Amino acid sequence: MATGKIIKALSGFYYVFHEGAVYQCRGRGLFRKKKITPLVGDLVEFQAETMKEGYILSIQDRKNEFVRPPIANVDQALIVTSATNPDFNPLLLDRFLVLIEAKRLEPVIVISKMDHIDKSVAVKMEDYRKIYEEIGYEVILASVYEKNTLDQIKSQLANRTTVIAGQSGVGKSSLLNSIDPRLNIDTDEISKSLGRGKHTTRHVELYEMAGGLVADTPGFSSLEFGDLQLEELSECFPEFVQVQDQCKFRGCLHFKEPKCAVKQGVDNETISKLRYEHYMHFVQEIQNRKPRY
Ligand SMILES: Nc1nc2c(ncn2[C@@H]2O[C@H](COP(=O)(O)OP(=O)(O)OP(=O)(O)O)[C@@H](O)[C@H]2O)c(=O)[nH]1
Ligand SMILES: [Zn+2]
Repeated sequence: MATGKIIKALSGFYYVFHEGAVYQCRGRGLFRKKKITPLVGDLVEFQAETMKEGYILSIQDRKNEFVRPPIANVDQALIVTSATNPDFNPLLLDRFLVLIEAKRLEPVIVISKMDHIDKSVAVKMEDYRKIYEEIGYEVILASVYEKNTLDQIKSQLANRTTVIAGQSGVGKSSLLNSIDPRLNIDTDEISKSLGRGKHTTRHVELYEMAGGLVADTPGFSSLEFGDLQLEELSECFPEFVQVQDQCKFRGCLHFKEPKCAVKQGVDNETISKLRYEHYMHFVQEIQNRKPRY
């Protein structure tokens, strides 16, 4: 018996990665009876006579699990946003950050296409870098044409399971292909070869990259906050969490309450005003959300 990680699930087979090799396995009949579905990302105990005749015996407890894409045990999300084409959008970046924090994932921020901007935009990007680094986030200013920036991304991938997030056209596939030219990831091609449309496919596969595993399907198909509550929203801003004990009221939501440490932080510029404005934007969005029954 050995322990491995499921990196692909297709047509009733699970592909288990173990010490550099991949074993084609089936689940135990018992799983179906108990309605247990192994997920990509699962750590499993398995037994294999040959590379193509394995059996998954048991699944280890999951650290987390996601429905879209269907994947378990994700460590971090690499949020790719571009400095240009499309223009850098800090509101969208904060939206991704909230979604990732809400899932208790570690975010890494990549600002791509740094080779394609003029000096004034580069200065702006450095300012943004400061804002996010001060919160404690890892920020990488990258370009597919600058190897050292790709190396910085690589070092974040090692020994972890990563999902990539980011809007269309920011350069997600370009970055992954530049980091590992063997991959040649093109979601379009993958979907076509499976005979399904790009948007309907729910297939997900983990690729070995830079000593870690990366999901080929972009994470977070929806940018909606779903059922996120206001109390949870403020927990998704680490710089608010850091000072919230100093708010006068317990459970302070940092908008109407007096003697609020977050609002004071904005006033004396220890908390970014832009981040606070985005927080308020999301507060309104959640307050205006239609109740679902
Ligand atoms: N100048 C420059 N262009 C880049 C860089 N990275 C990507 N691009 C270009 O940006 C465009 C979009 O890149 P993709 O890698 O397809 O973006 P994506 O995020 O994977 O897009 P989707 O597949 O739609 O989600 C392509 O024309 C790339 O050549 C970069 O670092 N510098
Ligand atoms: Zn407060």
